[in-house]
Amino acid sequence: MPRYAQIVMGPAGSGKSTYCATMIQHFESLNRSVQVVNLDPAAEHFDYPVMADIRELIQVEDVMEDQSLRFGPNGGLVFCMEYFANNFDWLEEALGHVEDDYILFDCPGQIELYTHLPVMRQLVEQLQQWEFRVCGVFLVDSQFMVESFKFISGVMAALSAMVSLEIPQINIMTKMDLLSPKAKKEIEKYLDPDMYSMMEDNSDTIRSKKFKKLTEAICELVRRFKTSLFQIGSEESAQTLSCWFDL
Ligand SMILES: Nc1nc2c(ncn2[C@@H]2O[C@H](COP(=O)(O)OP(=O)(O)OP(=O)(O)O)[C@@H](O)[C@H]2O)c(=O)[nH]1
Repeated sequence: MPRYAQIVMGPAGSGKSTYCATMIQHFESLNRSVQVVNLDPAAEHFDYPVMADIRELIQVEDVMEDQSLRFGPNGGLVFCMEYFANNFDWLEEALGHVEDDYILFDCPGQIELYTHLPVMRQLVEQLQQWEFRVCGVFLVDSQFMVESFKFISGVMAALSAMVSLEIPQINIMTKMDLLSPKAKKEIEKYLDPDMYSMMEDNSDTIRSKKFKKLTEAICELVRRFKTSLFQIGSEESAQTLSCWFDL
């Protein structure tokens, strides 16, 4: 029997831990079991029980205190994640060999982990070797997506994770309850967005001609990327992308 994993990603404070806590409640109401693994070596507290916690292996605080390393918080986190990647046997032991498991991996918010550092991809590959079916869940705070250029920036961050991890991915806008009624109405169009009309709507916000040109160029790039995903047969990824960005 395969096991299932969600890699829960997104910028700091986007709602990853809240998502995991909510999923636990949701699974409980369905009478199904789900477990959470904390992969943030700098986490302070969370409102759910964890089956494994990376802080048992390594903590950012300890790394920062090491006088021979002299890392700050971000360098310390990268060091911890690389140490984790070199010690996957710790995770294997913590996960055990129960079949039909459903596990959420609550990840750190540093975007570099999903853009150019290899550790998250190594984690995905390792989980796949252990017969997990893995999908990505990328969260972005909806308050930062009400204007079109911010939306595009969120899309680019999600896209970086999709490109580097190569797994099916669901992108989620969080904290919708904090939006004003006007912003809620505004954001509805992002659920089925037509980029070019969005840019027309926001032509007052984007004053600089150069910035507008750059935004258009990025949109064109995303559109081409989506087309090439379909061409190379990665339909799942292309469809995920089109959920957010129907070009
Ligand atoms: N109103 C509201 N608040 C939310 C929601 N999701 C998260 N929050 C709040 O946003 C803050 C950050 O949420 P977390 O779940 O800790 O975010 P995170 O992505 O795990 O944060 P880091 O681990 O620091 O990267 C907390 O105060 C949450 O209570 C939401 O849907 N609605």
